[in-house]
Amino acid sequence: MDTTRHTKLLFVLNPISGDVEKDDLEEEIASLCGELKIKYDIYKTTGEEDEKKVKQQLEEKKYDAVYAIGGDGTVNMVAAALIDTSTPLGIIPLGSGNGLSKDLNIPQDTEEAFELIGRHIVRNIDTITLNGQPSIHLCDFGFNALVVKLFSEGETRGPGSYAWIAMQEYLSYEPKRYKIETDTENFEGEAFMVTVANANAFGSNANINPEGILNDGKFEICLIEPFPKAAGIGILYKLYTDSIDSSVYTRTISCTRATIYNLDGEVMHIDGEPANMGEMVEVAIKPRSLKVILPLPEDEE
Ligand SMILES: Nc1ncnc2c1ncn2[C@@H]1O[C@H](COP(=O)(O)OP(=O)(O)OP(=O)(O)O)[C@@H](O)[C@H]1O
Repeated sequence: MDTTRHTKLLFVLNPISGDVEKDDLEEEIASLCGELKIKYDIYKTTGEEDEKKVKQQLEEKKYDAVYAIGGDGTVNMVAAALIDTSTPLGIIPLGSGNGLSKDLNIPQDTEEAFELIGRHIVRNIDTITLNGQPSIHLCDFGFNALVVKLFSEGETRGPGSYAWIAMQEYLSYEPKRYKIETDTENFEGEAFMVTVANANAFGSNANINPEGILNDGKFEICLIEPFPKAAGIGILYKLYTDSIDSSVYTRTISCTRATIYNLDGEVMHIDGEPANMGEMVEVAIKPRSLKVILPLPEDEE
């Protein structure tokens, strides 16, 4: 466990994430860092070459930690710059879903999340790569990826528009074909969706991988196999009650490497950002490759 006091921070702030107004945040950061005598810089994302620019800034200046202020896409972009370094990632959840921060028990209230700056522990978590591109949270192919794509193309953000798109697409969605080879088990057939899970639940709180552990050196491939449309409500119920593993329509493969053949060229996303990887996707685990800032365990409060 590392509880080192940080004195120089970089905040990477996404001004558009989650449809959340962030005008007051800079004042809040100034006042908090002033109180704690912390020097800091703020990098505001533009949506263009942010990862490259954040990496450049990290090469030019030394920071004790980098806080991503935004949703899972912002967290993924900042994490990509920090994997395999000694600099930890902090998260101030201000996106539409904030899935990784929920899986890490980071407070969803902005002020409480900011309190982590002065009081936290640092732990290592696994990350995964898909054809070399990092994922920290959840990726998938199929129905949810289609919803993510349509959501990202739409003009409104926030959880309401995501749920609306999902409802509109559900009745007409047809399962797609996949071939999956892993170091533990293989699969070939159709699936409604195929999730590659480092973590547990989507930002919507739908828990696709209830048994997943973020630092066990493994990831899971969670399949929802074809099901009658009428079974959808039961599957949804299990997703929201942490019991999807008990559905007869699901299958979970726990492994350390996999090759996924996306035979119908279905859409996919990585940590909530649409991605295009071609038919063959190589997935590998990078055990304990990212340091993250977490709340103190309750017994140490
Ligand atoms: N200034 C900007 N203008 C337009 N788009 C931006 C800007 N800064 C970042 N982006 C885009 O924002 C997306 C990342 O958003 P992020 O995932 O953090 O929030 P979200 O989608 O609202 O939340 P979540 O992923 O939790 O659902 C990326 O696609 C990135 O390119």
